This record gives sequence, C-alpha cells and structure tokens, in this order.
Amino acid sequence: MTIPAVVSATDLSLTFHTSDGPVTALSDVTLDIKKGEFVSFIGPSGCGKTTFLRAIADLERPTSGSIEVNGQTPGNARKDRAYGYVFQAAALYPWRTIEKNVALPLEIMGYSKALKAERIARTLALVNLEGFEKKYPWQLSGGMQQRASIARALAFDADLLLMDEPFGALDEIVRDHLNSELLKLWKETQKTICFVTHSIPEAVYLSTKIVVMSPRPGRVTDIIESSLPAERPLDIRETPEFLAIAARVREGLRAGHSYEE
Ligand SMILES: Nc1ncnc2c1ncn2[C@@H]1O[C@H](COP(=O)(O)OP(=O)(O)OP(=O)(O)O)[C@@H](O)[C@H]1O
Repeated sequence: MTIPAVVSATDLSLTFHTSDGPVTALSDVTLDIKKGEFVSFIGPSGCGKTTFLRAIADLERPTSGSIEVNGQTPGNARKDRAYGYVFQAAALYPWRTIEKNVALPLEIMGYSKALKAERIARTLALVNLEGFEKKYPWQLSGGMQQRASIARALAFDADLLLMDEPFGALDEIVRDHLNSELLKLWKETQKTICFVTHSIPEAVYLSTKIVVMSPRPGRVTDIIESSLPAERPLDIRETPEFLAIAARVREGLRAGHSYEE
C-alpha cells in the first residue's frame, strides 16, 4: 500500500519583488511529505524555511512550479482546515485565558458550546495543561505558553501541523522536555508534522526526514531519511547512529553556506 502524500511540491519557486529587486526565497524545490512523517526543515536564516511553510498554508503563492496539500490546492486545503499552525512566539492573546485562547479558532468557525468544551479539554490534556484553563498567558512559563499555542493549533484536529521554530526562544532544558513531549504527542495522534528549526540535535532527535536547505536562492541541498528507531529516549543523542545523521546534516549545511555576509 502506498502512503498518500500530504504535501507534494514540484519545482516550486517563489520570488518576492522588493524595492531592492527580486529575492528568490525558494528555487526549484521538489519534495513529498507522506502521511505520518515528522519532517524538519533546517538551514541558515533566509533559506526559505518559513516561506515553504507559508506556501503550504496558502499564505504565499508560488511564482512557478506547484504545491498540493492533501491532493488539492493550498487554498482549498486551507478552506478544509487541513492544518494547524504554530508560530515562533506563542502569540497568545494576553487578555484571554488559556482556554479562551484555544477556543478562538473554534469560535471563529462557529463550533457549538459542547464541541468547543470537548476540544479544549482534549487538546489541553494532550499538552499536559489540565488545571491551567482559567490562567492568563502571563501566569504561565514560556514553555507552557508554547504548549498552549500547540493546543490551539491542535484544536481543529487537522492531520497536518506546521510548526515554525516553536521552541527557538526557550532554554535548553525546557526545549529538551518539549521535544520529547512533542514526539509523544506525534505518536499518539499520528499527525504529519512540518517543523522548522535551526538546531541540528533538535532536527535529528525529532524527525523521520530532515530537509537541509541553503540560501540565495533558497533550495534543498539534502533530504535525509532517518534510520533512528521510533522509540527515542533523550540519551539517543549520544549514540553513533544519531551522531552520524547529525554529521551528515552539518555537512549539508556547510556545503550550502557562502560565508559572504
Ligand atoms: N514578504 C516578503 N517580502 C520580501 N522578501 C521576503 C518576504 N518574506 C521573506 N522574504 C525573504 O525571502 C527569504 C526567505 O525568507 P524566510 O523567512 O522564508 O527564511 P527562513 O529560512 O525562514 O529564515 P529564518 O530562519 O530567519 O526564519 C529571505 O531573504 C527573506 O528576506
């Protein structure tokens, strides 16, 4: 049985027209993301990682080539609520409680009170935030706020989760903890995850597939299928298999680096 592609990009190019001239954010990207994969995008600043996620989410239009989400245009997939989006900063509304923040997309979609309550309870349980429903974002730590924003992205129960460097601003211990929680959540929910990061260990620890990118123009320089087992305790990061994949990612990053800045 072939596993269906959730995201399929073919020769995707995307150029921004700025007052300083054209900026090619993505050049000829061809990539398939299958259902249930955990795919990390890694590369230096400006290599088009966010732009690729935004193209999936129908927030940017390709200049040439094509991209399909669940076999349809990103616009139609967006209407079908095909994905949840987690941003770099938690981006919670400070005047809303945690449960009201998670409820926001459901309110916009006109969910019934009962269905809203059920979804809020379920997603907050998934990210271990039961008991914090009535708190305001400022009453939570940075890691908890980011978990709340993951809960908000999960509220629709979309099969695809787009995560743009969600843990970049957190200290390493909190990040480690959230990495293993995210893996657990991914296994429990069997979602497809696209995850942007600057961290080699984070990419290797989390992913089934690592997409290495390089800037000017943004392109894919390597796609690594991970050979690590599904079960990943944090100390897997010291194993030879893990270090070998990390070395290959580093090599890909070096090869695409121009050092001219
Ligand atoms: N709306 C826009 N208008 C003009 N240029 C843009 C726009 N959005 C992105 N760019 C440019 O496109 C390139 C790719 O940007 P993008 O944000 O996708 O990179 P990134 O790899 O996600 O970077 P970072 O790691 O810093 O988030 C950059 O050169 C950026 O300046």
